[in-house]
This record gives sequence, structure tokens and C-alpha cells, in this order.
Amino acid sequence: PADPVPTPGAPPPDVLRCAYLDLQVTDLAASGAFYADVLGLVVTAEGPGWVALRTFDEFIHHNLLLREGPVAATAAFAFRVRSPEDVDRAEAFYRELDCPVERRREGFAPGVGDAVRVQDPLGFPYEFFHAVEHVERLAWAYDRHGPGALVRLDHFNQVTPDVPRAVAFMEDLGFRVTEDIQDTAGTVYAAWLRRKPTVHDTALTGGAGPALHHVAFATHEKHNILAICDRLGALRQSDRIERGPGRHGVSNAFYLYLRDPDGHRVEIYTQDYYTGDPDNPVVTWDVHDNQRRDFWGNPVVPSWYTQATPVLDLGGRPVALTQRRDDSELEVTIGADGFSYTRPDEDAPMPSWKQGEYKLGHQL
Ligand SMILES: O=C1C=CC(S(=O)(=O)O)=CC1(O)O
Ligand SMILES: [Fe+2]
Repeated sequence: PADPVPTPGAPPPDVLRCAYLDLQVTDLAASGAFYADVLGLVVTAEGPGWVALRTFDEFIHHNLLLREGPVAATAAFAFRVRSPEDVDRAEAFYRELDCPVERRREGFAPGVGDAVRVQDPLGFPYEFFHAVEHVERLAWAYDRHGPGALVRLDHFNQVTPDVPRAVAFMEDLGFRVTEDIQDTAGTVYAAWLRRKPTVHDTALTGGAGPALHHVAFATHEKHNILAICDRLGALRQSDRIERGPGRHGVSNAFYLYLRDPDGHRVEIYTQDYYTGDPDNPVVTWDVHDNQRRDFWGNPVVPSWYTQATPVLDLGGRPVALTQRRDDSELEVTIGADGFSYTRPDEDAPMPSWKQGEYKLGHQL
């Protein structure tokens, strides 16, 4: 396994929250139609080769920046920091780690000011900014909300091969774990980490990385998620639906996963729980608990484990993937569901009609 990332002597920036995703797409018209026309994100601004979109409760310029490019990939996971001085702190923190760092006083994105972009020790492109243009907060503009209105950017989800190594680094950055998935041997399959007082601003999913697993937007209510499913059905775009709707075990949120025109995964998410107290208890799930990822016991479709989209380095080149060495959640659960349980204290196997859900031909 790779050596732990050293802890910088420089203090980390005070990260407020995940703020926007700079997402490269191969067909801006198709992606713009999906995010604006189908999902109803609000277009804040657009220009040659780009469109900036936001959610209804948002007051900063955008939560999603789509840029047309040759490869469908994430150009930056952008976090807002508390003060202009925290952009300086971010620059010093990553320079001490000898990471690729680029500072732009005029910003990297429309509506965003002084910012620093880094390629972090895990290979991910991050941006830290404070200065940003305020735009109209449309929280009360119910005349513009559709039945599936997306109101906030809730989180990112990043694929990385060594979850404990990544968790340790993100904790140095000031994030705190709220939930994780482990097995009795201590293998960590995934972890959820926060800055804002919800379950996460980002999650680390064990797999070949660095890669984008998904970006998640929140709705106010579960019925908004059902409305999105109905809209996709009515538009004959039900093949955008990858997983769900359902109730998560981890996070307790109601969820739906979609795939955009490039295959980027988008989660629609609502009603997780408050985590803001310093002694917020960490929730650890057993990888064989069949209710961990779907609280109703519905299986996770294999593509959810196996597919993710690349990230770019600061020069716009896709970052090569490093394969995971620890056990794979797909391998130890789907197909081997004789080891999964509904009631931990019962030695009863899953009912035969439920065994083998999504068991692939080559699996035992
Ligand atoms: O946001 C999330 C919350 C929970 C889950 S899980 O599928 O319940 O583990 C996945 C997720 O990371 O997308
Ligand atoms: Fe998620």
C-alpha cells in the first residue's frame, strides 16, 4: 500500500462546503438539455462552450459548470472557503505537499474570483475559492420550481483505491467521518466525510481512482424524487435511471441515481440528518449488512460499483487510474450473498428467491 500522505505543518483552509463541480462534457447541447430542461437546474450564465447552472436555494453563481471538451471528465471539485485568507492557506497547504498548484486571482470560472486549483495527493483536482458573485436566490420562486426542483448541491462522491489513506488525508484537510462501511477484518470499503453539518460534502468509494463516482443534488422532499422518475418515464428517458429510487442505509437519505448523456452519475438525494455537534457519533456499517446501501434490502446494480468517470489534471489531461488492492465490495457481496444478512444475529441465509440478485453468470 502507498505511504500515508504526510501531514503538512501549514494549517488547512477553513472549508465551508462543497460548492460547485467543473464538469467536462462531450456534447454541451445534450448535457445542457439534461441538466437544465430535464432536471430543471437554473441557468445562471452561459457562453461559448460553457454553461453555469445552479440549484434553487443557491446564492453563489453556480453549483455546476458544464464545459465542452474532448473527454467526459471532472476538471475540479470546488469547495468554498470561509475567507480570502483561506485561499492563501489552501495554496500553502498543498505547496508544502509538493502538489501541482495554480493560483488565479481572476478565478478559473465565470462568476468566481480569486481561487487556487490543486491536484491533491490522491490525484483529484480541487478548487478552493471565497470570492464569488451573488445571484438571485430562487428559494421562494415557487412559480419556477418544477415538481422535481433541485434545491442544493449536497455532495461529491470520489472513487479512490485506498480509502483509509484517503480518509487520513481528508481529516488533515479538516473533514470528519460521519459514516463508513467496513468488514470484520477491518477492510474499509467507503467513508462519508463532512464540513457542513450534514452527512457529507464528499464520500470516498473504494475502487480504481481517482475518479468521479457522482455528484448529488438535494430536493426538499421524497415526492420530488418520485416526480423526477415520472418525468423521465414520460419523456421516454427512463434509461437515465441507474439505481433507485430507494432509502439509503448509510445517510438515511432517500435517493435516486441517474446517468447523464456522458455517463456521469448524478444522485438526487433528500433528508439525511444533522451532524454538526463535535461529538457526532460515527456510524459504521458491516459490508455484509444487506440494508447498508439500500435500507429496504434492494440490491446495488453492478454498474454502480464498476463504473465511474475520469478526472483531469491541471493541464486538462485525464489522470491515470490506480487499481484498488483491498477487497472489492462488489466481489464480497453481490454473487456471494450467502454472506449477506438482514438480521445480524440470525444465522439464516437470505431467502432463496432473494439469493443471487444481480448474480452475474461468471460469479459463484
Ligand atoms: O450519498 C450517499 C449516501 C449513501 C450511499 S449508500 O449507497 O447507502 O452507501 C451512497 C451515497 O454515497 O451516494
Ligand atoms: Fe451520494
